[in-house]
Amino acid sequence: MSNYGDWQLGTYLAGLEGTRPEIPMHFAELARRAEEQMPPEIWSYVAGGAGDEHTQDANVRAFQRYGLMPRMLTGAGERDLSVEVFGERWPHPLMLAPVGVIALCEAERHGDLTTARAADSVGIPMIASTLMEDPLEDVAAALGGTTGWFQLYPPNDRELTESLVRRAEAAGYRAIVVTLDTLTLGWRPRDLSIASFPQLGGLCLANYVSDPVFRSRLAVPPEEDMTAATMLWASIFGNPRLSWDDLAWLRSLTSLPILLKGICSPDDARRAVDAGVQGIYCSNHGGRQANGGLPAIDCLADVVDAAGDLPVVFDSGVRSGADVVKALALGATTVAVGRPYAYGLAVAGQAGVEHVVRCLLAETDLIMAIDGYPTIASLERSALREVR
Ligand SMILES: Cc1cc2nc3c(=O)[nH]c(=O)nc-3n(C[C@H](O)[C@H](O)[C@H](O)COP(=O)(O)O)c2cc1C
Ligand SMILES: O=C(O)C(=O)c1ccccc1
Repeated sequence: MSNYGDWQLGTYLAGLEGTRPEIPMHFAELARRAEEQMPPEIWSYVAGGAGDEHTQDANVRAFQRYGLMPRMLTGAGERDLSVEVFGERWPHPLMLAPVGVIALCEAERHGDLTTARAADSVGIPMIASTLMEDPLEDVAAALGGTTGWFQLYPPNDRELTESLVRRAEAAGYRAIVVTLDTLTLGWRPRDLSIASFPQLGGLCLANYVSDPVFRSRLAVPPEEDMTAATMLWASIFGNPRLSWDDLAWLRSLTSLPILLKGICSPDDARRAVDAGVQGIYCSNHGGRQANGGLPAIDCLADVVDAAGDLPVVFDSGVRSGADVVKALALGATTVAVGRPYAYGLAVAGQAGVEHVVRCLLAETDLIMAIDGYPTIASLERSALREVR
């Protein structure tokens, strides 16, 4: 049984003896504090999105159009928020989304390791990005026994793709998340005006420079010529020709479950099922890739219906426990957050990530307690109404 409401009362009210928590409780305040902490170009990279950021904002606002129907006397005094994913039972339906450059949200630039330790400490699975400042093996070790999934940007080099997948499997990651919405980078005016992509400065390329196949493509080792390594990365990262026909090959690389990230269309969800993958990840990359799209939460229900028995992970715009509850009611198996924990890390390191996770879980749990939903299964779609 998970009663995070007790955690909230026990830790914050008793432990802090009536004082206010150091780390902000509201997302807007957390973001403001993160902006103060971070170098401006990193802040704008993390906080920014595609185009005029209309879709990024719409992702967040769209949650307000859904409301949960409260039900009384349903026996929700004790809740069970556990979910089953790929044969594992997790106590909570929350995950840390892959955030390349999470390393840079911390001054020491080891944010991947710090996030992994936080994930382990709160018992929340982490999805480790292809773009990390520490190699995937070290991040897996920092996760201890906690579930890690590896997010793959499949480069336009099959041998390198295979090497990354095999390394992830050997390191103990338990699923591969293939991101399909970033085969080409989006139009991001903030990055074009105030800074460039951190990767182009040679940052967060540890998984490439540590890779034997990547190294074999270079005349000189990255330690001696990082500029050449960075240029090689820039030439192999984009893979816009990847197609559904490549999925059988990707599927053949590993016995781990594969999820496809960036699915918003039910037709694509059906194609994913046909392609033999094990999970679907409904997301629009937090509005960072293509502006002018639908809010991701508005795509979720149809994707869930098309996904059949496959688990569906959701992210994009989740800022509160109320949002987590709504995504679960729309059928998500688990819900992930990106920027919220990046800001937590920037403000207070490992404790900041843990704080963000605990606050999300506490609010999720309390809403379910008050509104009478003792389990995730009890949160049926009919529990949500459109706000008129
Ligand atoms: C700074 C930043 C870097 C990201 N890098 C990756 C990445 O390397 N791989 C990936 O699949 N998604 C990446 N994402 C997208 C997240 O996984 C997730 O889809 C998104 O952040 C969810 O939206 P939210 O930030 O509104 O929670 C990144 C997001 C941010 C903010
Ligand atoms: O910033 C991102 O969202 C992201 O995923 C990415 C991936 C590769 C290069 C640059 C950005």
